Amino acid sequence: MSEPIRVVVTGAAGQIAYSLLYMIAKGDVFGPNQPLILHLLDIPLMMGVLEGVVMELADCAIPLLRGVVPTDDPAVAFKDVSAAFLVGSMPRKQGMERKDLLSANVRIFKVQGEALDKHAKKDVRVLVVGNPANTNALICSKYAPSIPSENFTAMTRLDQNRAQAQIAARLGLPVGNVSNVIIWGNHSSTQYPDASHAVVQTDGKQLKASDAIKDDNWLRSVFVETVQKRGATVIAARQMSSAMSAAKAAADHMRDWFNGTAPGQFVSMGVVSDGSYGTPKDVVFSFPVSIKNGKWEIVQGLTIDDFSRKMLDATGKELEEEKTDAVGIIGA
Ligand SMILES: NC(=O)C1=CN([C@@H]2O[C@H](COP(=O)(O)OP(=O)(O)OC[C@H]3O[C@@H](n4cnc5c(N)ncnc54)[C@H](O)[C@@H]3O)[C@@H](O)[C@H]2O)C=CC1
Ligand SMILES: O=C([O-])CC(=O)C(=O)O
Repeated sequence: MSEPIRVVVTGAAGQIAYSLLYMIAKGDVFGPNQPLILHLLDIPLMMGVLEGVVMELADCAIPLLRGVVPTDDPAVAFKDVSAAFLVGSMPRKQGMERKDLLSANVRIFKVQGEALDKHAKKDVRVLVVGNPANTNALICSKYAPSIPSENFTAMTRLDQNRAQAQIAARLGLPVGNVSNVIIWGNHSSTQYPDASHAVVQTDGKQLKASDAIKDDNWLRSVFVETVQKRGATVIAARQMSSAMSAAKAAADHMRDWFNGTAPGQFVSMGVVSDGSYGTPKDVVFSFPVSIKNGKWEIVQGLTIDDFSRKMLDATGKELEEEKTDAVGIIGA
């Protein structure tokens, strides 16, 4: 067994963390041979609730979990961490867009960027879950200049998982038979779920998802809209935003980042854009990436048709607007 690593989860007394902490502690993310010490950050008001979470983690009796540090102090929470799940922030309510949360949440990511910069390991890998996740991740990275910007990512894995599930359901296949669906752009209703490069395993053969589905109109309309609006649909049903599926997606994202992707497989992550595929630079844009030795690379050379071009441009434009708004809020 290796030495324990330190992993921070913010918003540790909240809904998503309630599912996520168990997955991390039992080895779903860093593997069955990697002991860990969990740092749990929440706000002072939530310290009583957090104490209950700490009790439950102890009561899970998980051998890999070597310590738990509950705190309301970012300096303690981010000290020497190798991985950071930035969940803590306000969720949206019915009728809101995620960008409506910018004024409530973006300052949190400035403060946490500064704390990561001062206290975390320089190779810390950061996943921003709190909405609006892409722009929060960008701001966090800007306030942590001593940590490479490629170490800051935003979560679009839930959208990817939703998209895979929609295609699997349409074809009556197990969800594990669908891969390489792409989420481009913002984790918002302008995101572009793109199945044009997706593949499915069916009857022992690998097929393009579009050849198996044989309905391009569905793939460009119902499929896209269902995935774009899935978060809002869950809120309407549960009166609370997705939590179990968000926790699973956060675990998937970080597991793949640490462990890598299989040859030929790609996954979607919000990363600081280098302008690939004609997207705006210096916004956190979700791309298909492949991951090796802990480093992600944007998958290059995919065909972008006229429909895709329009979708990429629209979501890129929204990200540029969000960035301007965020800078305005922080400067105010
Ligand atoms: N990127 C994605 O795919 C998804 C993102 N989300 C977002 O994740 C965030 C958390 O959602 P839930 O866990 O359901 O919310 P929640 O309200 O149940 O929990 C949030 C927790 O964060 C804490 N918190 C607030 N400010 C904090 C700060 N400065 N430092 C540390 N903790 C702080 C709160 O006290 C609360 O305990 C929301 O912004 C939500 O919109 C949710 C689902 C999917
Ligand atoms: O919709 C929301 O506000 C929560 C979220 O990000 C999602 O479920 O995708």
